[in-house]
Amino acid sequence: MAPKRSAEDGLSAASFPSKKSRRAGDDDDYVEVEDDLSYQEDASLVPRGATINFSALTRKLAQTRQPDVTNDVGEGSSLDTHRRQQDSLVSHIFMDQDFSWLHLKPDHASRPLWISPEDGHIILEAFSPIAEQAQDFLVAISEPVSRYAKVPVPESIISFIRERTLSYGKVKLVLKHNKYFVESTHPETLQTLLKDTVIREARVHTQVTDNSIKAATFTTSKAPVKGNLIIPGTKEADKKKEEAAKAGGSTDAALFTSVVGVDADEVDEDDDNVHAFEIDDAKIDDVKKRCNELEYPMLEEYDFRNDTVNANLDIDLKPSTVIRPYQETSLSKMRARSGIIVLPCGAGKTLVGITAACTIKKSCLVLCTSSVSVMQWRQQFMQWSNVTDRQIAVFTADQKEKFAGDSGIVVSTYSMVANTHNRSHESKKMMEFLTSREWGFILLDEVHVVPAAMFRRVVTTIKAHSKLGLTATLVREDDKIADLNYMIGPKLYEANWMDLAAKGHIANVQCAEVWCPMTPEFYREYLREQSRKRMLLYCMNPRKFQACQFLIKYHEDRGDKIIVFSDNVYALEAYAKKLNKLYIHGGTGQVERMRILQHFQHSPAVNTIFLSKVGDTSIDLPEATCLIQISSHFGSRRQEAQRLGRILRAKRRNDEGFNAFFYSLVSKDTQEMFYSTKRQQFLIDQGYAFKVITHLDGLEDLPDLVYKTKNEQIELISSVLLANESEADLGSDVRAAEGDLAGTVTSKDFGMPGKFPSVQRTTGSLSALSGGQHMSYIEQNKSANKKLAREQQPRNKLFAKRDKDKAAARKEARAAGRT
Ligand SMILES: Nc1ncnc2c1ncn2[C@@H]1O[C@H](COP(=O)(O)OP(=O)(O)OP(=O)(O)O)[C@@H](O)[C@H]1O
Repeated sequence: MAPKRSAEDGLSAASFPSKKSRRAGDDDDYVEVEDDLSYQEDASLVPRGATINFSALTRKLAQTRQPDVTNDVGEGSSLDTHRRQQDSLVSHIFMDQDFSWLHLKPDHASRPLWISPEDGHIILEAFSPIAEQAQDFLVAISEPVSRYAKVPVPESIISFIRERTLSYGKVKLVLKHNKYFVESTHPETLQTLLKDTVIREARVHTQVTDNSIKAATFTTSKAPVKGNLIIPGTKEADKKKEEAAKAGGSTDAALFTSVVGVDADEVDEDDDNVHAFEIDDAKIDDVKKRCNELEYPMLEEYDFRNDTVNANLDIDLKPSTVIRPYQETSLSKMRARSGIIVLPCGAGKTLVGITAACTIKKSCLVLCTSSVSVMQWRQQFMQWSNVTDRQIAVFTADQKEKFAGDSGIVVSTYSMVANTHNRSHESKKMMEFLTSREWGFILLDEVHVVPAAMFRRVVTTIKAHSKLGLTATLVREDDKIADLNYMIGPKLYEANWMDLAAKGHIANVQCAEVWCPMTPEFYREYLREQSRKRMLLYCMNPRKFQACQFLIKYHEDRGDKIIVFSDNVYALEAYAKKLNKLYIHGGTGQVERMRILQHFQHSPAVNTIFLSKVGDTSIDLPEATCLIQISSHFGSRRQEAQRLGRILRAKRRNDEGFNAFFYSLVSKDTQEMFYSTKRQQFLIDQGYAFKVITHLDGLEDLPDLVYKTKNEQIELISSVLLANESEADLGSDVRAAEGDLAGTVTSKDFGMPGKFPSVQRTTGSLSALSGGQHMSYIEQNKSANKKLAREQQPRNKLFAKRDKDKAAARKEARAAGRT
């Protein structure tokens, strides 16, 4: 196909759906188009920046080249000549990003994916009618992608994918009669694994004493056959499946074919014979880790329908329970495999877990991070499923129940199960109950917060056929997140926050960082102070008090319900008392907490409450529509996302034009700005844009503005300086909030200072936020975050080599330029 036509075809396929993109495109300003991607109002239309990035390039290219492109490159010109000519025309604009030399497939208009031959990036066209399915597929990609692209996939990338996936899916970890087996349909793979010392030493020699590694020493059986998994609560989907089955195929297969362009039935099946060797329970974790290192990750699959050893659990979703499409999709990715499902806060992970339990229908152990969550899980099981009181039991410090009958559900905390010291007689008995049986299913809530050592104890003491981890943020500030991959399984599904907001499943949120200048007195003390009191000084900055007061008034007048978060308890009490609002922290008794929360929910007189870290999780307040953060836990991306989660459940989220609001108040030119940028990184990666507000118009005119006079400000600074250094601590309240995970949270987990690039910010205008002209703002440039993300990602060999080649070429060019 002639290159000119290719470029134009690309252009016609790439019609811009977003109003911002269109406007910027008309101005012919490429940089602006890219910046616009961070605007939240467009995010539903452009879920991934790269999509527009490519489209914008194509458009620009077509415009630039149009006059004489046919003469430049005629039919039959060599690719190289063409590329050279292209380079001379447009390369100064696109540098090394010009891919117009790639040939498009004849049916490219109906295919949504591009693959960059330079770095292997897959680019998805979000405007394609099958973009959603393609995205779904990309999230869980584990097969060679050579057949899926719009353009032929470069050889180097094909061989890279082949190399990486050669061993994937060949080895399984299977639990049979309370014993663990490493299984494969490829005996030679088992032999390879047994050459490794760690794996060889973990092997249990049952029937065969011969230590030599021969295929004949493995136990062999027939591979089980799996039919389609039917997820309860999805009547519509089941109907579709039935129709598809009648027509001779499944919906999954149809989807696969539409995105990939290859008939799913063509995919090779392994041979029927399964070979296996047993491994020592205590060494499971080491074997899994070793297999990962050897690039033979062990999949854990449970053929629950053919498990006749473990008693069935007679539970189902209530007929009134209807699961949402993304909940169904996430479960269809699970099938019977172990792994992790990532859904935004408030998107309904609990129901996903419950539906999985109702699908597997075997004994189930649910582990949560606190006893409050234990009670919530139990209550949700009762609400959504027909489980009876006798079938569900709770194991916490206060309650040690067993279920009646052969099968049932136990809900507990990680620490109750992982704790090995000073156990009471009852706890020991309960642990015997848990460890002596085989569990069909173990549900792991909030998997991202659980320390690796605790997980290890759980997975080695509890025998479960399949595991499902649930989380909203697969991030943590220590480097332990990768451990989850081998301890639980791979990420099975991840939903896009922006998509769920666009469909009304979670609220739309406007995010802003409000810069509060320090008063000269506070700043002088801040610079002088070397102790932890520095933190108190930037939290207690009078201008921050004023901004908080202004925003509360502004949003109360709009009819919002506001939660003000402060991790620092000293500041929390000082603010709440000064502004005359109710507050809850770790020291607030249960009765008092309930009373305050009820007032907030039901009384029109209580529209604002102050919460410490205890409110980050497990407090479900669908009334809240505005969040103001006055002090937070250093650079924790996870905490920032969890806090945002408090307003994503806003009851009013489906009201037309409804927005929830999330403000972070930051004292200017202090360490707090540095933490704030780091905290926002996860949400920015999800597509949220943080506007930076530098001025709150009308603040000075607020009646009763607090700390208005110099004297009041000086009084405030005296009290801060008189306060104990320990008032700057967050520790005690953190423990209270973490509940049963007390003592497991480290400073590193909260993103304490480390190497961090400086932030760039650029100016813009604000009218979308709060619908008002009351504030002027600076928009944060995303590049610092992108840079950080790049720095944190270990480079693959393939790309590392390209980087090296590119650097060498650049060096050469520079040298040539000098001579
Ligand atoms: N399919 C559904 N139909 C109706 N309501 C639902 C459905 N799924 C979830 N919900 C409701 O959405 C709310 C949020 O659910 P849930 O508490 O499970 O969220 P979550 O993802 O666990 O959030 P977090 O990470 O913040 O704990 C709950 O009130 C729940 O009842």
